Amino acid sequence: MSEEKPFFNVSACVLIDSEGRFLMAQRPEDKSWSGWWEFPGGKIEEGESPKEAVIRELREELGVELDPESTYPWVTMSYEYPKTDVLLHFYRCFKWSGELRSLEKQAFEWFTQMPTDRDLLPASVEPIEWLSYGDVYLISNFFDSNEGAGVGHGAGQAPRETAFWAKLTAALEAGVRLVQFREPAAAKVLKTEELKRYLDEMREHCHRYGAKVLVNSCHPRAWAEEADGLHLRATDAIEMELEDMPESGLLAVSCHNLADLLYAHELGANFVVLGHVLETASHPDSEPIGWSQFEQWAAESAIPVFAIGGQNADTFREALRHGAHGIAVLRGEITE
Ligand SMILES: Nc1nc2c([nH]c(=O)n2[C@H]2C[C@H](O)[C@@H](COP(=O)(O)OP(=O)(O)OP(=O)(O)O)O2)c(=O)[nH]1
Repeated sequence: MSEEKPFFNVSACVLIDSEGRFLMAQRPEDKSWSGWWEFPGGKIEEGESPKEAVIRELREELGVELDPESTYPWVTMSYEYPKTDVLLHFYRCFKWSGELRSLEKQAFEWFTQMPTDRDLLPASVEPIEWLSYGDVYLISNFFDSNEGAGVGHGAGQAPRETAFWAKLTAALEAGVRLVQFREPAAAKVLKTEELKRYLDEMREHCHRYGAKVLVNSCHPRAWAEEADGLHLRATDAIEMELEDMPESGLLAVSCHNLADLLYAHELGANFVVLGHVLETASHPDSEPIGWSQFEQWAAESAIPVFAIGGQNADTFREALRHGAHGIAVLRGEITE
């Protein structure tokens, strides 16, 4: 007869400072997994919301008061340990008051990337990878991306001479770390080798900044394998079998509804793009889902969700408030 494992409902917080560093703490001696590093937080108490719990835990453990307005729901995921099951509600907080203090005699430290020299609680590893994605996913727009609209700007120009190149450079300088190559209109009229040159130059440019390039599934699959990952259109994801999935690299999926989102999880996606949330020039005839619907579906996701559709620097905070990891941007401007 199998014994039921204890279940813990837990809230944890990623404090992010003005330099973009994140805080981790070492579990104190009197707790399970003592000595292992985690995001500060703890068990949700009876009658408490996950957000109330995270605010209380950081007050108790580190002596800081999180600003509720700047404490955003991020990803909620379950994790099965050999002896316990946990449901982890992760938050990201960008503003708090008070000096960090070690109220449980725990060590804590700021990091900029995966701390490979520490023992990390297994369920903390993926969230650190998600942080490396950055919060803007830039989508290429060398040519007019409206399918059927022909190839307007960009045609006949070298990649570096295009308006998109300048936008890409500004985004990379501003810290964007994920870029998608997606040129459906050009794919129909340009010679394959000609279009590939745009991808190759873009990839080289992105790599200089440590940014990754995913290739949309409207392009040859070999391109994605050469790059850093594959971005599946929703229609391509539906037709995809598990055995056809790439063995390495990042996998992202465009989702328009909850079924798409859940299937993306089945396929093992690293993140999804959900929308379109607001009116957008690329889908003038279809109804946007709006923030409330976005939030409901995003809350079902155990991986990061980027909001897409009418997104720009002005909608960024709104997106975070509704549970987005960040925004996906095609025409919008990114200034920071
Ligand atoms: N705080 C936190 N807990 C995590 C993370 N990842 C992860 O698997 N957990 C697990 C470890 C524990 O089983 C559980 C958190 O419980 P806890 O023991 O820290 O809870 P608590 O602070 O309320 O402490 P107590 O009830 O034992 O006094 O969640 C994480 O990043 N942060």
